[in-house]
Amino acid sequence: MSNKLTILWLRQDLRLNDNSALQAAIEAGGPILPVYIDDREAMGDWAPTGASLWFLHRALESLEASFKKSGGQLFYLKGDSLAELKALIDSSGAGRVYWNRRYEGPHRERDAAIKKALRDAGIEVKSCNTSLLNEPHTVSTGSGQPYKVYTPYWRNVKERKLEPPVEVDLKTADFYTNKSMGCQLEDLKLLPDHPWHRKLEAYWDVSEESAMKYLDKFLAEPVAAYDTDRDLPRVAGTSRLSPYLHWGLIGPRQVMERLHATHDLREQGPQTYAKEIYWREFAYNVLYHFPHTPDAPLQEKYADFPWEYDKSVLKQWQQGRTGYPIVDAGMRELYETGWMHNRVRMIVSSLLVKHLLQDWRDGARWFWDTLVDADLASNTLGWQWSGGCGADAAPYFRIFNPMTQGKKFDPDGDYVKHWVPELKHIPTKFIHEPWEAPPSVLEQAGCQLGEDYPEPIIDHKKGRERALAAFDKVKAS
Ligand SMILES: Cc1cc2nc3c(=O)[nH]c(=O)nc-3n(C[C@H](O)[C@H](O)[C@H](O)COP(=O)(O)OP(=O)(O)OC[C@H]3O[C@@H](n4cnc5c(N)ncnc54)[C@H](O)[C@@H]3O)c2cc1C
Repeated sequence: MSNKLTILWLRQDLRLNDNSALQAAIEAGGPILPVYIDDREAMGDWAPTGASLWFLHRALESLEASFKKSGGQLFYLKGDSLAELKALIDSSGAGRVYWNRRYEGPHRERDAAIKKALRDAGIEVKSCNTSLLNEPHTVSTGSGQPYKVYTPYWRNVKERKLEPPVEVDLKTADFYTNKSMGCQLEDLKLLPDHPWHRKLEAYWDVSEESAMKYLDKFLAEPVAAYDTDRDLPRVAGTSRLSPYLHWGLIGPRQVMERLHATHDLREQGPQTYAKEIYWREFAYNVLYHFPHTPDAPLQEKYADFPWEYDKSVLKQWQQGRTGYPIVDAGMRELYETGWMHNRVRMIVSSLLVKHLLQDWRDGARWFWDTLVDADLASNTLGWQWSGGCGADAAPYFRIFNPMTQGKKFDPDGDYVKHWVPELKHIPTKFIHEPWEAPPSVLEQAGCQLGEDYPEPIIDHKKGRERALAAFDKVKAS
């Protein structure tokens, strides 16, 4: 224990509970200065943007209020992280800087450089884990290689002892305050200029408390049927915790502890839910070991895949006007709420990459702008899975049939009718393939194809054959 001031550098760990670096700072003794530095340049092309920045703004607002309640102050700075930390050390007289680790390539390099520079300057530096159950450098195959397939990864980690959430002793925390230091949250200009983000307000209650509330609500009932309901987009069968996990308003240790406390993990629903939490871990494992994958396929043979790069096709997909109802419903749900159901993410990405032969990176980029849970690890894994070119990916020749997927997972068409109101009077029999409906049925439903709702952007059979031909070329090369 010493009276030196500790800077607590917050990034994707925007919570007070179960925050390892915060507790370490409390235990170190002396006042704590929590700071968020807006350093989007450091992330280059993959800096947070769009919907994700809106979520970040709200998360910081809420965290600021939580610190205030505990007698603390959350400081904001903007600029290069090292330069800002050094200036802050000079102006506050801090002797320590603590943070929770990040795993994306640009962050790891930057954090290592900052650690060295600060230590060279005589500052005590400590980094902790608060966002994963098992950090990537702690998991490898028997021959010391990183896992590229989920099931053996899961087998390796599933029996490992889970760390409990860190008890943060806020009562003994002493906070540094200084009203004239740093800038205001508004000065970071995280909220997009486009008024689009205002819609998001209706769908998300952004705070550490609401994350816990959502978890409890999910564990009280939906988790029991998660194994089946998680595939039905019109059923509230998933936890919707992804943006909270991404920005660290809740951590996986907290989720797993509550899951174990309330359920027997031998039961199908809770076990499948735990496995999804480990899919997130697996995504971080892949990104950590293969940091180039947001921009290049893990499987190198796909590097020169003959994509079509058609801007008008990409736009129709983005706008939810492909003529495939389940796809359009998903794309509109995304633009309206900043979130899309996982099953539908798989369907829309498959259509873009396979039927439409558009580069998976263009799809990933659109998701990056529009998802509140945009996450470099999970987004990259998801898109490379759909593109058949990543870790544990769906083989390229396995091509989702959007009609079959729609009928299976949205059997009454409720999801489609909700998000694509042009189709709301189409009988269920035709809801996933309105072009099969006789003209009289379409007329009665008040829906003229090509006018009120588009014809399919590509014929399913043609799209499938074209995708397979492109794949054959890659296989042959
Ligand atoms: C093309 C594509 C892109 C995706 N992009 C993202 C993304 O940017 N950010 C993101 O968090 N997830 C992404 N996913 C994974 C998944 O769709 C979301 O995590 C999930 O829909 C979030 O909803 P939920 O919180 O209700 O999930 P739940 O079903 O309640 O699952 C609980 C948690 O487990 C994790 N999880 C669940 N499924 C997956 C998965 N397949 N991969 C990794 N983690 C998972 C998430 O953290 C999730 O919050 C993507 C999937 C695909 C197919």
